[in-house]
Amino acid sequence: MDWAAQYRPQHLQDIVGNGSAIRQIAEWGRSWHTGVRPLILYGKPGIGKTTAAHALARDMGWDVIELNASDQRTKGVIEKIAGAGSTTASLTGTGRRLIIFDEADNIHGNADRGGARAIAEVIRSSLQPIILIANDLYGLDQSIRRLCDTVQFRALTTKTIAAHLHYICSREGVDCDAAALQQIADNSGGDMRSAVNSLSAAAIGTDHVSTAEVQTSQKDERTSIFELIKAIHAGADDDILLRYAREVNDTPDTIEQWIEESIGSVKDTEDKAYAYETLARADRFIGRTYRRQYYTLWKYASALMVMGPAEAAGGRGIHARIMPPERWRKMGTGRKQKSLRSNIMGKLGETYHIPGNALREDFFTPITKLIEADPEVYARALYLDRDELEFFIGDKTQAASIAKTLAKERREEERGYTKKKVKKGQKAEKETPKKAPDVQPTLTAEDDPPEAPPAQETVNEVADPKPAAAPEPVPDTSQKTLFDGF
Ligand SMILES: Nc1ncnc2c1ncn2[C@@H]1O[C@H](COP(=O)(O)OP(=O)(O)OP(=O)(O)O)[C@@H](O)[C@H]1O
Repeated sequence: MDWAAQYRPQHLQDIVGNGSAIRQIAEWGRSWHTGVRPLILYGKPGIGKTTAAHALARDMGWDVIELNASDQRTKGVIEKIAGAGSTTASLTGTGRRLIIFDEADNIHGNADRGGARAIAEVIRSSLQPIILIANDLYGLDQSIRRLCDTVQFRALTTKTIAAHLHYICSREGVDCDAAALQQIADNSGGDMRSAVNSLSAAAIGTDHVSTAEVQTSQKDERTSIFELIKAIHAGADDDILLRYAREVNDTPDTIEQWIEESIGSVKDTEDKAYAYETLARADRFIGRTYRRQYYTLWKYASALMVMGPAEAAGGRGIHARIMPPERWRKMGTGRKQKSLRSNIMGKLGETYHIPGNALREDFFTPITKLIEADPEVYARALYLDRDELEFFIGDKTQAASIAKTLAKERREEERGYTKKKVKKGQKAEKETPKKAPDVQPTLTAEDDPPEAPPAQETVNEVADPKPAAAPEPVPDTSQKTLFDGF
């Protein structure tokens, strides 16, 4: 059993932290009678809400009926299970039964259509105590919220978490450095479940946990997508799959695409269809998550996308290389092609002064024909690079060889041009002293003023210490035609 389940507090008094919330729940339970408003326990995950509801039932000797989000919480199901349970006597006859609606902030969409109304109805007519559990109080339907009292659970302090981890270590006979426990507690974000899981990961195969083990295990904890896919196909237990899905450092939509890719290796058509069907359902949850910005739904998406395909794969393992989704490659190629095409259009339009539409509709084919007929000439004239040329001629090798020739040509041209530039610069430097005497001497008081001031141009030329710049090549502004290349 994993440590989080093993060390789940059984009684209210064993729950650490959130003292006032626990007192409020205990008091509510003690004084409960028909007609008392239900409680909504809300707060972030892993801090003891569900544990508290069950511990209360145990302390009070009540049976429990629990409906969580993985149950199809349609109106019919709620009325059948919770409704009947809430208005009849308990299994043990006289006792009470606590009705727990876990993840009550997730009653949306088709499966839960009418669910919120049904829960409100159950609350109104219930003869039994009811507790609802939610992460987000305002994710609960208003019609339900109005009928309940609320109990807030706060994130646990690192001190509380570290102390509880210390208790678990002592029960497990694991020697743990205080600094290591502190580190786990700090990283848990107030979530006890995550802290306990981190501790159990760090303690695997050792009876001494130091910060080194914590760091290594926290690195290892980031399950890779490959491990998740392997586990799905190997038929790992649901809780392991869910943990892996949580730990993989990708969003559920990305994980879903990896899983989709791996489904190709499921041989049986019916199994494959089932796997795709569960992925499609997961996809709907992902869509809702983004539409509503309600990230709790991610949990359901993750559960569906790992558990469905795992069932379909039937533990037969994956006998193919785990590959990134094919559609990513296609999308990448598509994007590249699109940007290539738009670059080419831009070049052609600018060079030949043809508007985009006309280019696409009337000129593109003839231009392609011309380029195919003499690729090198056009590649030179249009400065086409290898990919652009390949786009026209569809021959990778030829495009590469032409591009290489042209690149060489350009390098040589540049070298020649630089040489010319340097020569010219040297010439200019040599010539300068000749002109310099005209204006160069610094005037002193004794010198006769020059008869006439030197022309401004000459003064500037001499005052500028830089060698005369080589003339910039005059851009060819004349309009090009399609046949300029020849
Ligand atoms: N306050 C706590 N004291 C001791 N253990 C706790 C506490 N909170 C959480 N845990 C540990 O974490 C596990 C999960 O807690 P629980 O299911 O109650 O969290 P939750 O708040 O209901 O989370 P969720 O919203 O995800 O359902 C428990 O089994 C227990 O091991």
